[in-house]
Amino acid sequence: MTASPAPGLDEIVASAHVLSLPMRTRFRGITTREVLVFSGPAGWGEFGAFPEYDDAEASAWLRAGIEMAWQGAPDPMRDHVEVNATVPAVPAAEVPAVLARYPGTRTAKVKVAEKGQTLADDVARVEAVRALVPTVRVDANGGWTVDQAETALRALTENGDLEYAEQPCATVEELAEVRRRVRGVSIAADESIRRAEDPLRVVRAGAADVAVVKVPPLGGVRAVLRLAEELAQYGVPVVVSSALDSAIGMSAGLAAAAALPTSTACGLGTGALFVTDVAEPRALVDGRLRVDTVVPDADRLRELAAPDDRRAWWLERLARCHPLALL
Ligand SMILES: O=C(O)CCC(=O)C1=CC=C[C@@H](O)[C@@H]1C(=O)O
Ligand SMILES: [Mg+2]
Repeated sequence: MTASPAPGLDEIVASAHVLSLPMRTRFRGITTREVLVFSGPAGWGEFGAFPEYDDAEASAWLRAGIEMAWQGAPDPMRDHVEVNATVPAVPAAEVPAVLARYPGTRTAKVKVAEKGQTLADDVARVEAVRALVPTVRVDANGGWTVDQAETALRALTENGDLEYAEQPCATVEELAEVRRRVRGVSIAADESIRRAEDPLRVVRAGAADVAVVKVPPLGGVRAVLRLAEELAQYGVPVVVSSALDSAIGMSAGLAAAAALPTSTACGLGTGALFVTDVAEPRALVDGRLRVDTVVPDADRLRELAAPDDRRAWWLERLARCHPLALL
């Protein structure tokens, strides 16, 4: 598809909807996900940078949304992608109900190191997942010190393997140290890639075995594909994951996963965390999602409309980020 010229702010605002999506369970500290969606000549795009992000960081998310709406997705190599179940930091007893929303998935990513919880909570949750799903990853969102990570990863691998531990600690140096100390567990970088000035630094520092890549913070599908090529030169595979996107934003993650030379279980099943989405939820069949784009449902756009003050907040943010996104 030929790219259309970059849109003016007024063109984006003309079709913009600010939505407030209720979530089934608290995830990364929120129970409502706000996003701004808009349409262009190639389809729908999403601007959903988390509210606490500053404009410089948020503008990459807008660039990704504009890419999908004005340029569309690159050619896919496959029409379905495998996803992992995403298990929030719930009590172990709730694990079966969470996993029931991910029929056929053979990999689960389990949140650990949640503030206010203990290592015993993490171990119990991971064991409950292991009883039902063969391959388990954990994500600590940088919540451990190096010593805590070492203790936790040993405890979490006492009764079974972990495919990898995602962002066990906050800094690149800490990740490298954990990787040295805990030889049996692969280390994946997430925040050290999506929130870094230089996403390759973590790999050059020998601090990651796997790279978790998300389309919105990296500025688009094509940017993710370019980064994946560079990472491949270091022998580091990527796992495409969502940024807690609505069904519209998820189209971009699916497009990236579909355009990569190889694809392992992606973190793109987070639509299951929403009570309602902007379109009919994509069906998860045998642990796989179909690669497609969606058009939002008019009734849902009305029902999910954010309150006026939040709409105003997002439109002001859009206006500030627009010139930065087009740089
Ligand atoms: O990777 C997945 O299974 C789902 C996506 C996911 O976990 C995340 C999405 C958005 C924000 C993040 O806090 C979180 C992550 O840290 O990977
Ligand atoms: Mg993560």
